[in-house]
Amino acid sequence: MGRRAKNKQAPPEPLDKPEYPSPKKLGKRKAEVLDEKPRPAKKSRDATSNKTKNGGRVKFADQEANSSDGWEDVEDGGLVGDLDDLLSGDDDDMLRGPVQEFDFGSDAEEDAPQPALPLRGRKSKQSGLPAKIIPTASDDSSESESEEDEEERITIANMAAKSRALDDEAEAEAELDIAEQQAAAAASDEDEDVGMEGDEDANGDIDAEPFHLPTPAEREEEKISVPDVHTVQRRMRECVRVLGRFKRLAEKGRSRSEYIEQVVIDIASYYGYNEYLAEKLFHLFPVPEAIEFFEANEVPRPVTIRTNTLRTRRRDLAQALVNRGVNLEPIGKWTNVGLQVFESSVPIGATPEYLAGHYMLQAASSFLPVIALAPQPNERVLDMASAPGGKTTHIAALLQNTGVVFANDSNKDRTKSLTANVHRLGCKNVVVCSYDGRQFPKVMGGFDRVLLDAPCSGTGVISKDASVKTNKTERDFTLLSHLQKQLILCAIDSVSPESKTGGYIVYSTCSVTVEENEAVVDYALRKRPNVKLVDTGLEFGREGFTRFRGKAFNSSLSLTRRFYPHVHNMDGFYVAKFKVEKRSKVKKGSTDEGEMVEVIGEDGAVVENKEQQAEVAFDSDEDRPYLEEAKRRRMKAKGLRPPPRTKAPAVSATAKASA
Ligand SMILES: C[S@@+](CC[C@H](N)C(=O)[O-])C[C@H]1O[C@@H](n2cnc3c(N)ncnc32)[C@H](O)[C@@H]1O
Repeated sequence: MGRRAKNKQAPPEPLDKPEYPSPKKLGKRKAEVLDEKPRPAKKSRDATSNKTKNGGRVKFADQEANSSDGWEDVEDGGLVGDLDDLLSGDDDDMLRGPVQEFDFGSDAEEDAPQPALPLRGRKSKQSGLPAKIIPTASDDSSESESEEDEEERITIANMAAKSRALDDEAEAEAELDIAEQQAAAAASDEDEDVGMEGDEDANGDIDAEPFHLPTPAEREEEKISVPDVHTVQRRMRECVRVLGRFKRLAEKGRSRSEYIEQVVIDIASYYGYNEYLAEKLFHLFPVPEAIEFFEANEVPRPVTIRTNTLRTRRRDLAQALVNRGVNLEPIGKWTNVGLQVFESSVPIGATPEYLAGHYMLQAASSFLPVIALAPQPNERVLDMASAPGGKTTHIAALLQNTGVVFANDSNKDRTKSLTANVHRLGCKNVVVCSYDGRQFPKVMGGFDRVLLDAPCSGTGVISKDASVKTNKTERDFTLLSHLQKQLILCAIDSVSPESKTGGYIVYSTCSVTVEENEAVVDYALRKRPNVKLVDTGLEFGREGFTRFRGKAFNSSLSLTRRFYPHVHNMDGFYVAKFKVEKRSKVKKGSTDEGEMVEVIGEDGAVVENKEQQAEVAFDSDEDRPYLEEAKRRRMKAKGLRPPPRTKAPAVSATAKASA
């Protein structure tokens, strides 16, 4: 069916609110959300907005005292100002500030086609309001221009009338609030009743008959007919509901896994995924939340830009764009260079400011790895997989054009756009090169910091590239994970543990699958005993998994961070930061098995134990069983008889434990 759900997702939670919606409520609410209409934002008289000659709005949210948007707790030299502050020069420090990073860039960004612009009138499909990375109080503050004009023209003659009008308005708002509270209370009562007989279905009708989970035979039958979208939608909702209160609501004799199987089939069909990927993504979340995730993938993420501080300051850029009719706001307090574009009467990828390199079109999530990397002036940094350069140019800006950034990408074609961006943004400290990342550190090493923004499946950016839904197979995930493991070891080996200011690696992907993220990081920790995970320094994001579906990872994996579209209103992303401790010195020697390493432990003594030595080299044997298994399944799917399973080669004890 591959039908995209209608956009009825509720706005994401603000970052400073609890991230997890109550699963209890979601069970029904999210299913219902499929039909929910967004409520228009309430107006607020507290709002202040800078009206420009074009009517463009530049509003930096800390204008609103007592706002709940997180802007109010900006400290001196803080990371965010409202537009007033920006325009009046108050955030000079923040923009000049040292290497406090805070800006972002996306993988798709500069390489990607420019957003369909002009953006005039573009609204978030999620909320009916312009999409925001972090909802701010300013969401509620959109006084219309005419109202503002009216307010400006207060005279003695009309003052009394105006005052009465304001009182009426306040009263009406108070009534609205009461109505809202009552509606919320009613909704919550309703949620308590989830699963009761006589429940309403997705269309608001009272269920005529109780939900029946199709039998395997019925399911087969359905496969050859065209499933009805309403049936599928209702069944998803019902399965979620039953799974939420299984003992009470499940049909007699039917197992939990049967319901899960059905909901995965329906998700795949409704949202247009292959079943393999639908299942993989489904298992990342509690059941009701999984639906939220799939829903969020149907909604475009906000258009965001990163100020290039090598060329301009954010407030100057904001003012210049406002003067061109661009409606924008700062992204959030976690970045002092990001701006979110709500609408524009000019193509945002072709303004004079864009062409002059004053900004980069970048997804908000793309800022995160560079913020975590936190490069310091005069450092030597390697960006191992860098094209088209969103993160490279961000690193160059944080280095304030000092030091050097080696921007590598194995794909020569892609280095063209990388080079173009480096020039456009005025980065003078970047060297572009094109090696397979696995050739490092043989090509060069001794870096203060390395960013590995790894090639990945793109399961975090499905809203940008829907082809991921159907074109990613088990084999892709196996091969990618294998490549990522090889690359991460090379990234680690390229860092100098003697670095005075650094000694860090950041590993990131725009994917949400565990085998491309935690499994890779866990592998690196096992293979390189001289590295440890450290805090990413990112203010938000969910903790990485320490166990997942029977697999246990190093407990420090909780220091890594996951970002999700349905939680953070940004692309799905993963960020891990390592510190290289005393590097094990390696001496090459020859053995019958090929190249052997001699490991010198932290105490300076040679590690004699061969098993321990083997741990340090890349262990492709570890992935071999998975590669073979994937090949067998592929052959089976094609109707071929796979060869008998070979005995798995000796895998290290730790590897076995983690498998
Ligand atoms: C996620 S994208 C990088 C995006 C980039 N960091 C940015 O912010 O603009 C991954 C990149 O890895 C590159 N790549 C794939 N395999 C590689 C390898 N073995 N060595 C180096 N780069 C590789 C791809 O060409 C692709 O440009």
